Amino acid sequence: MKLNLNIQPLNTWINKTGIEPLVIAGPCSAETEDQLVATAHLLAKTGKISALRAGIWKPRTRPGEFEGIGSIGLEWLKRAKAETGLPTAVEVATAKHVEEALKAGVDILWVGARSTVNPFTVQEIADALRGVDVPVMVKNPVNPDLSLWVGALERINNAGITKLAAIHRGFSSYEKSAFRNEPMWDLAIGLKTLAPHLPIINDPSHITGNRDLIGYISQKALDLDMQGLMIESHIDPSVAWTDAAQQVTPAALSDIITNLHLRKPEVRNTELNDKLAELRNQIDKIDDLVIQKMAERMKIVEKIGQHKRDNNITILQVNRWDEILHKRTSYAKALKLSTEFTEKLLELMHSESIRKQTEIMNKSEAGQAAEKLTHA
Ligand SMILES: O=C(O)C(=O)C[C@]1(C(=O)O)C=C[C@@H](O)C=C1
Repeated sequence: MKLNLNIQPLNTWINKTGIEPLVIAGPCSAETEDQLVATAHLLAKTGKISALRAGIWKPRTRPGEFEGIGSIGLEWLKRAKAETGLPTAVEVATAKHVEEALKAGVDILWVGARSTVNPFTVQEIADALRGVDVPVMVKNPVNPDLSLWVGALERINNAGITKLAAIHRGFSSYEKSAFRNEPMWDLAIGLKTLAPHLPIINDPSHITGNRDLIGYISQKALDLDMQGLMIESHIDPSVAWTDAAQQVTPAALSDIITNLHLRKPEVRNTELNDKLAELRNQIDKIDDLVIQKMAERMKIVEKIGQHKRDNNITILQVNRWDEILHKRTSYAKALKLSTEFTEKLLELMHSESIRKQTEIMNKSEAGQAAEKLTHA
């Protein structure tokens, strides 16, 4: 399935001069006029930034925390833009935010992760955008649900917004990890697969929650062919009112960007492409074999399923499953495959076996008679 989004290329609305990589930067929150304008000047001076971001209205987990400076910050953004020439980007969460941001001449709007989870909120924002030609970026929802992300993009696109991008900021997870929000790269890859022309901007600040990991995640995002980065930058992160640990000074940001390796999705070199084609040819053959063997395995699983049904044996066989897990992972390890990968693969295979055998157990009498006839 492909997503039918009507979108314009990124370079028609941002980074028209083609600075690589595309970086949108600025403070997590606009705090004071001096803080915002001074940060913007330092960012502009690096020559590596394509737009200035700032949080004006901040959705916070608990009441009583700093909830953003509010509309006055839009005036400060106007001044920052006038003095530096940087286009501005702001998060909007209500129709009123949209109206105020547009009135203040904000160039790019984004829908935050806590809004993307709620189709009512997204629809309210989409309705407020109808008839307006403004770029909009949609962050992934807080929870790892690709359809919610897709749904939000569709709602905004259906409202007539064609200057559209997604922002990958990571997902909430119950499990403890080094990251503030788990990247779950597979979901971003899933979105890219559904909508290859939709630009995806990575937000390493919210993924890591830790400035020391921003370079690492930025590089990984670029290697996964994401089209840009949104990075929080504050003139003095140590005194930032929000998300102090993940903000970097404009100078530190400049260093992070300098150290990034830029790679292209493809090369125009016949010799290299021939080599690539030959290796891909080998992979095609192996993949076909893997699938063929999977199908053969599944046929045996089906036979075992019939045997279990006819003899009243449970589908799940813990001891056998445990034996398979241990034997296969140690064999795979000897062949230099990671245990995590092997376990995932085996678990996927096992749950498919269980699904198939459940189907067999639940087969009607008539279905069983037909099955016997085909095997006769
Ligand atoms: O050995 C069995 O009983 C099977 O049905 C096969 C199989 C498997 O896929 O390998 C499936 C389910 C059981 O829990 C254990 C193993």
